[in-house]
Parts: sequence; structure tokens; C-alpha cells
Amino acid sequence: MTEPIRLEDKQRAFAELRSIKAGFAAKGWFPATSGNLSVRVGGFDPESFTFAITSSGKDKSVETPEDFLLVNEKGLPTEATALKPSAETLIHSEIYRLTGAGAIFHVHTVFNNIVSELYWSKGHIPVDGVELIKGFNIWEEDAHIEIPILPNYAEIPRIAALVEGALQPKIPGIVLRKHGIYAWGANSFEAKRHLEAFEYLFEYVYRWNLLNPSSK
Ligand SMILES: CSC[C@@H](O)[C@@H](O)C(=O)COP(=O)(O)O
Ligand SMILES: [Zn+2]
Repeated sequence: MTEPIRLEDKQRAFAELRSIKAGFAAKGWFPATSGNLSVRVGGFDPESFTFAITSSGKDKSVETPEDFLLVNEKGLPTEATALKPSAETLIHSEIYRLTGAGAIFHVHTVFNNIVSELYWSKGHIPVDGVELIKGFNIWEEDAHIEIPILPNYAEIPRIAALVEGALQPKIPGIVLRKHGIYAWGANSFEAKRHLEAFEYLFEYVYRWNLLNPSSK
């Protein structure tokens, strides 16, 4: 059974999402209503938990009283509401269940879309030796990382079912082909750092490939 959420915890979660949402909107990371954000609220039981998530189809670059709602581990609203949770809520649920993360952020950018297609046949985006890999708490010199790419099926449950097999223990993110990235962390500060590191690395990979077309 999901425990009832205290009003102050709900308000804190919504305030956190509001602030992250405004910051990402300022970067242009929510084109055409795309993107969704969530933070875990209350209990941390892997089998029964609650999280606050953006409501579906909203313009995430504006602030309204209807931007967020609470859902349970199945992605269903925990309170009576006319709001619809993000269409991609099930992917958030699955990431929370598998990783124990405290926050998950999803954005569509041209860079993440292009590199997902560039490396689709490999199944992951390789990155070598770029300093911002340390943003994932990977400190070895010249680290090599591989960021997993999943197919962008129309049915979200089909994507959610693939998350477990795609997770890379040290990599706090998954890319959907020509769609966008999900990045997570223990809390919203860490999830934001991870997302910013991913996006920097994607731009690096994109530009490196442009300058060195034969290097891939
Ligand atoms: C209108 S494009 C974006 C959607 O298809 C989806 O991928 C997305 O990121 C936002 O969906 P949402 O239901 O608002 O969370
Ligand atoms: Zn999306």
C-alpha cells in the first residue's frame, strides 16, 4: 500500500519541479510541449512509491496551477484530479523501480536526437575521455562510456519493458532513438547535473563527428 503523502512533501516536490522546469525552459529544452520531469515523494519502498510528475501535453515553458500531479508506482494519480500524468509516466515508474532514483528528467534536443540516430546501429553512444564524464561521478582518466539507446516504440509499455535490459550500472541515463533522453539521480540536483553532462557530451559527439566524418 502506498502511504499517504504529507502536504508539505507534496508542496516541496512541486516547488522543486517548478524551479527545474523554469531552468530547463530557459535553455529551450521543452520545444512543442515535449519533455517531462518527476521527483520521488515520500516512501522509498521499491515496490510502492509515489512521485510528482508533469501533467501531459502542457506548454512546459509557462507556469500554471495545473503543471504537476502525484502518481503511484503504476503511474496512476493518487488524488482526484482532472490532470493527466505525462504520457511517458510508465518509463519514469520503471526507472524509479529499477534504480531507486530520486528524480528523473526527460528532454528532447536536436543533439540527443541526432546522436541517437548516428549510433543507433551500435545500440549505444560511445564517449571517450571528455572531462564532463566526471559529472557522472566517473573519475578515471580517459574514461570510456557507452550511453544506451532504446527504440522509440509508439507504445510506452513496450519501451518500459526494455529499460531493465538496457541499464548500464554507472550511466544514469537512457536515450530513446530520435526522441530524447531520460536522466536521473538521487535527487533533483544530481539528476540536473547528469542531464546537463549528457547534453554537453551529445553536443561534443555531434560536433566531433562533423569535424571528423571518418572517425566513427
Ligand atoms: C508533443 S512531442 C512530445 C511527446 O510525444 C512526449 O515525447 C513528451 O516528451 C511529452 O509528453 P507529455 O505527455 O507532455 O509528458
Ligand atoms: Zn518525450
